[in-house]
Amino acid sequence: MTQSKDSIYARPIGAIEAFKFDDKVAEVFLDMIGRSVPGYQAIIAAIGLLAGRFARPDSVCYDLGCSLGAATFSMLQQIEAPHCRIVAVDNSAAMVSRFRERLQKEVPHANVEIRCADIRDIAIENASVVVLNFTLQFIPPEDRRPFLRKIQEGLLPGGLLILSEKLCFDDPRQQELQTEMHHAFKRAQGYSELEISQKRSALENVLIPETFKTHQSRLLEAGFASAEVWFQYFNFASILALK
Ligand SMILES: Nc1ncnc2c1ncn2[C@@H]1O[C@H](C[S@+](CC[C@H]([NH3+])C(=O)[O-])CC(=O)[O-])[C@@H](O)[C@H]1O
Ligand SMILES: O=C(O)C(=O)Cc1ccccc1
Repeated sequence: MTQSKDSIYARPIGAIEAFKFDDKVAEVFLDMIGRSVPGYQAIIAAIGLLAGRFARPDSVCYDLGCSLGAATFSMLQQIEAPHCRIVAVDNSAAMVSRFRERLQKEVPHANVEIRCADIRDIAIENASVVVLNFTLQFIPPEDRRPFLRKIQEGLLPGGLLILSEKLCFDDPRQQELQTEMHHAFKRAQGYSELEISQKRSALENVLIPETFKTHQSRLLEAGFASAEVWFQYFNFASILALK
C-alpha cells in the first residue's frame, strides 16, 4: 500500500476548498492522522483491548467511518470470541479500496466485511462493540441524535460504544488554551504554521466539535446506561458508552 507523508496544505492555496476524504487524503491518511490527533496510536491500541473484552460469540463488531481500517486491524489482533465478525463502513471510495487491498494482503481470511456506504443508512444489528473513532464529528449535528439511537438499539445488552471526538469547551480560556496546545502538538509533529492554518480553514463547517457535556447527555438520552471519558489529550477525547 502506498503511504506517503502529508504535504497537502504545505504550499499556499488561493481558495481553500472544504476538506474531503478523497484520493489525495487517503494516500497520506496514516501520516496525517498520526501527526494531527494527539494520542491516536494509543486509542487504536486500546480499541483492540476493549474489543477483546467486549466482543461476544456470534456477534458483530462495527467500525464506522473506518478509513484505512486501523481500528479493525487492532480489533482483529485481540478478538478471540468464536464466530464474531467485523463490519467496517466508510463512504469514501478512496479509503475503502485502499483498506480492502491492505486487508487482502495482510489478513486474507479475516472475518471482515468492508462496505462503502453512508453509516447513517446501514442497519446495526446484533452488535457487541461499535467503534466511532473520530467519525461522528463529520456527521451533521442534527443527524447525530437519531444515529446514536440506532446504534444503541443495535447493541446487545452490556454492549460497548467507543466514541472518540475532537472536543470544544464552553469556557473561552479553555477553548483557546486547548486549541493552542493542539497546534503546538502539530508543530512538534513537523507541520508548519501555514499547514496548520490552511487545514483549519478547510475543516471549518466540516468537522464540527461539541463539548463532552453535549456528548454525554445525548448518549444518555439515546438510552446508554453511562458514558465516561477514558482518554483525553488536549481537545481530543475518547468516551466509553455502555448499554
Ligand atoms: N456519513 C458517513 N458515512 C460513512 N463514513 C463517513 C461519513 N462521514 C465521514 N465518514 C468517514 O469517516 C472517516 C473519518 S476519519 C476516521 C478515522 C478512523 N476511524 C481511524 O480510526 O483511523 C477521522 C478523521 O479524519 O479525523 C473518513 O474516512 C470519512 O470518509
Ligand atoms: O488536523 C486537525 O486539525 C484535526 O482536527 C484532525 C484531523 C485529522 C485527519 C483528518 C481531519 C482532521
